[in-house]
Amino acid sequence: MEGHPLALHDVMFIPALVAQASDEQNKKWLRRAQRREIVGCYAQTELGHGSNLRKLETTATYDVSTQEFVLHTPQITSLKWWPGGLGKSSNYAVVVANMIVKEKHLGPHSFLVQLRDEITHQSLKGITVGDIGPKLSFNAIDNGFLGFDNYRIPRTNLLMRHSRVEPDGTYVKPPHAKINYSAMVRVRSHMATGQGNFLAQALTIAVRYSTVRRQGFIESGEQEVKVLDYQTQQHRLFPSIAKAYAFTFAGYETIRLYEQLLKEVDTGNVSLMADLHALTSGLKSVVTHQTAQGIEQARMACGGHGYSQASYISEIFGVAVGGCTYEGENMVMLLQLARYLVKSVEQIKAGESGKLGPLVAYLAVKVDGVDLEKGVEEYMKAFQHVSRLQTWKASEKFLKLLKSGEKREVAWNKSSVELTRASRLHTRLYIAETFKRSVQEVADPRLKEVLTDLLHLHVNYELLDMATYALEDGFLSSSQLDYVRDQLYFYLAKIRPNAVSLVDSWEFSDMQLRSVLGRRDGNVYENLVAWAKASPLNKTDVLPSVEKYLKPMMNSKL
Ligand SMILES: CC(C)(COP(=O)(O)OP(=O)(O)OC[C@H]1O[C@@H](n2cnc3c(N)ncnc32)[C@H](O)[C@@H]1OP(=O)(O)O)[C@@H](O)C(=O)NCCC(=O)NCCSC(=O)/C=C/CC(=O)O
Ligand SMILES: Cc1cc2nc3c(=O)[nH]c(=O)nc-3n(C[C@H](O)[C@H](O)[C@H](O)COP(=O)(O)OP(=O)(O)OC[C@H]3O[C@@H](n4cnc5c(N)ncnc54)[C@H](O)[C@@H]3O)c2cc1C
Repeated sequence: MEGHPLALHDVMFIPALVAQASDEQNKKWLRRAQRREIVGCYAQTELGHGSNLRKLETTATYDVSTQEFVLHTPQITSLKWWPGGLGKSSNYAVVVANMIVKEKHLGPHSFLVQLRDEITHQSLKGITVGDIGPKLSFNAIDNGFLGFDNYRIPRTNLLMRHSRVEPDGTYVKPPHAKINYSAMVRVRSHMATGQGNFLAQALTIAVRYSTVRRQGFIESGEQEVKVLDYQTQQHRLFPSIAKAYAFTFAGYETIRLYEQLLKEVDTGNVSLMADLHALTSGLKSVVTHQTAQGIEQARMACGGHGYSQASYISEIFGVAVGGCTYEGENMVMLLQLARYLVKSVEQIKAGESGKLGPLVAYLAVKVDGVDLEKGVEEYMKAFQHVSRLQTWKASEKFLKLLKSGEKREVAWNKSSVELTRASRLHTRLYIAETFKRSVQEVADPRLKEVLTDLLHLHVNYELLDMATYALEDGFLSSSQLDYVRDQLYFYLAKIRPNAVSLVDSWEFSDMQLRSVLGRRDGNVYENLVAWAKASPLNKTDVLPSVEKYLKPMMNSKL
């Protein structure tokens, strides 16, 4: 859970080679990387810049006389900073640098760069590399820094699947300006399943513990109740169980789309890139945020013992919450999706609704009202309505500011909170729709029934959470919202008997969970005592600090 020093080798280094190196280059590098003869990372972010890639300061200047690129970090803010596995483990990196050819700045490009000697592992001359120090979590990963002092690499180390620099310095442009960002899009495509998995781990711990923990009474009786029987506990945990499933289903879809994109890009078709970039930007942001919230609720649902490291939920939280920042800071990514949404509104206004992609076609179709009692499809229409309402509202605000003479960037900034709201609602619609489609496809009727209960819980919980938007224009009445509330409580109770099976079905082993509270055998109390006794402070009855500090203090006559 604390991460692995080679994680980025698999998560980004190899995928970057697969997506961006030419077949010829990969004959040399990919097999070696796959066999782990070389260990790599993805070095893009710098001390001074992470979000705004156009301002990366590391340069790769082409020297036509030697046919080499000269890598250089001209100032302290240019140091690569954060890449996982960079500090100590990797001997190679995919380095993203601003490429300069014939004095022309051609923007961020990826290069394969050797950092350390393959035998001695010592850093090479011209390279400064090290670890950036402890972090909130992920402390088994050596996130690192990296500087270049006019460090030379062969021209052929520019990853040349999509763009090239010929020996004479002729630049051959890629088919899409942002194709070099594909390693990030890949990880974002995988993040929904990864985060769903973190949420699932925390919920497994909290739900299992909630059936062991007895505290208080619902009705007066002999035995105190299992805390999972409290409606508030169910409300804290069950909607997140639904989300963990929903994120996983949404993630399967984005992974499939990324694989499709890779194939299409190889045939020169880059039409899916904008759609997938927008989709994954929104999805990574909503999923990481809701996952962090869900894990924190799971920790609180375990009361005092949740705060102990014995619960292990704090570590899961620390790792998962990193996802709100890495692979694109959440606000920045929500605003990327917002660009796509605003463009879609502009297309509709221009009478070009027919050109809209399938995920945004609903923005052009007004719905007057819904009959929620008819089922999930009506909920989807309500989700579409609130997303459309907010997308139009935010877009109109931006367009009005533009019309009033504000500069585009200023108008954008002044509309940005509203725009991020639109992006979240659009993404929550997407998650609900993929959840619905995935449940519809389940063949086993008993499994389908349980997952359908989760889906119902999800759509009621989500709609209630978005209620302000739906009430704003009178789309939903307060009696409809009462119905949604009743449904929510109905499904909490209905799911209760299946709650443990739902979390057990994720099949985390005790070794994976590392939680005293979440043990499969439920033997929590004996093991908490054993865990506490094993604490380093309990190795001796009297600590050296007693002689050193306590006694002088206790004996002092002051
Ligand atoms: C914020 C970004 C996307 C802005 O990029 P920039 O080049 O500055 O974009 P422009 O403003 O020039 O143009 C925007 C334009 O480009 C489209 N676009 C951007 N990205 C893509 C893409 N990947 N695919 C397709 N299209 C793309 C965008 O839609 C706009 O189109 P318009 O038609 O509206 O003009 C960029 O700076 C960015 O991605 N920033 C985030 C940086 C980031 O994610 N870093 C991750 C580093 S690796 C990491 O964190 C690893 C973590 C460890 C782990 O994963 O375990
Ligand atoms: C655990 C972890 C692992 C990482 N691993 C890697 C790795 O392997 N390789 C790598 O290259 N990098 C890695 N990173 C770096 C990561 O990708 C960046 O930190 C991330 O992209 C955010 O960029 P930043 O740090 O520059 O944040 P900043 O952009 O400085 O964000 C600060 C604040 O400014 C806001 N902001 C910035 N720009 C805008 C804007 N245009 N509009 C509105 N608000 C804005 C943000 O929303 C945020 O609130 C890792 C980071 C972490 C935490």
